[in-house]
Amino acid sequence: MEVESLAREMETAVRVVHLASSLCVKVQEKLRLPSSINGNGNGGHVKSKDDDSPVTVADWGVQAIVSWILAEVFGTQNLSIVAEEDTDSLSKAESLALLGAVSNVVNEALSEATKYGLTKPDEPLGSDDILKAIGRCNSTGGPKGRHWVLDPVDGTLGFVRGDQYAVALALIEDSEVLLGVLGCPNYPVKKEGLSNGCNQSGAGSVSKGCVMYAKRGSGQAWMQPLLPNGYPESATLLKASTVDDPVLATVCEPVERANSNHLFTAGLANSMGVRKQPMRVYSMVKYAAIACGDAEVFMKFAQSSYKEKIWDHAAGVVIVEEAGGVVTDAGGRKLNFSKGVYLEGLDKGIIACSNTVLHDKIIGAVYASWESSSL
Ligand SMILES: Nc1ncnc2c1ncn2[C@@H]1O[C@H](COP(=O)(O)O)[C@@H](OP(=O)(O)O)[C@H]1O
Ligand SMILES: [Mg+2]
Repeated sequence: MEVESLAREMETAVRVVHLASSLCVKVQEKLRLPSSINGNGNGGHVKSKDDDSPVTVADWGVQAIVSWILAEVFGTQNLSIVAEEDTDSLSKAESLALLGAVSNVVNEALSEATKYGLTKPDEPLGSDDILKAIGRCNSTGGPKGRHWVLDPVDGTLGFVRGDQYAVALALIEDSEVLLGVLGCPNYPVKKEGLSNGCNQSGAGSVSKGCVMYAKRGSGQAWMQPLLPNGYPESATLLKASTVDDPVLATVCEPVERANSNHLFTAGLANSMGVRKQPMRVYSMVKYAAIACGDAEVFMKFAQSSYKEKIWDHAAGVVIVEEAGGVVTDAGGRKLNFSKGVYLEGLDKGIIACSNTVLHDKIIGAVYASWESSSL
């Protein structure tokens, strides 16, 4: 497929995800401080949403800076951003302290924007600017036109637990995911990987944090190290694993039982001859693990009543596919990004694989196992 250059879009997206990832690193460090230093244990940085899932100043902070930068670079006219957070709880009168905390992290991050080759505001953003930037991301997407899709902190539970999480930004045009960028600030990257692709094994030290990105149709997915203070000079090519024997395959899946049926995936893996224990990881880092060759399979089978959101998959799908992998629902169909916020019509679950051989085996195994499952 011919994809227009999108060079400016890609460059902006990669740079802003670096900046956003550095914001998250700082907030996560604060969350890990002992409660004696941090007041009530999280310094008021973590709140519960209506569904009881956590939301933090990092979620709102990242959404604000990504929205602000995209608006600066591409203008607000026709700017459609579909993103996870809204301003409902943040704009309440009793949330002044929380809004102040968000404002602090946003302005701290934006003051560093030039280190990432991005424009910084002439003066610190006020609360109204920040609410406006967050609130602007209320697009519901759709089949036509261009939509940015953002999960500011994917795997917020992992984030508050000091574990893995991701910043995910994608660009969808006419229902197709054209660009994907994943910031994985806690992902362990083998040092060899920074010069040869992170699937190289062998002795060597491990560094923490990377940003992965890919453009549809390029046949290439890239990884950069996440630096503590600025934009890196280099990027290395990613390559998904060529392992096609289930005995040697690593399967990853959500940590939380509530998010995927561990019993069903264990039965599936067993029926295919998978021997290794599953690698349970929060967030879209699972897509990153497939793209860089650290794992071969990612499976997610949520409860049938749960509707998957596009921001939890868009960036990961294009990165895995351009790294040589394949992503479909459990019926073998491409994920459908044309229906707005949700991945409508999803057949049973999501299966991402490093290659088609393994993928075909899993799809076959799903149907054999499904009848006897309790999903
Ligand atoms: N009941 C449920 N079933 C499946 N997925 C769910 C879920 N509740 C939340 N999720 C999604 O699972 C994501 C976390 O992924 P994982 O379980 O792979 O770590 C959450 O992203 P957020 O953390 O951004 O809200 C959320 O979108
Ligand atoms: Mg998410």
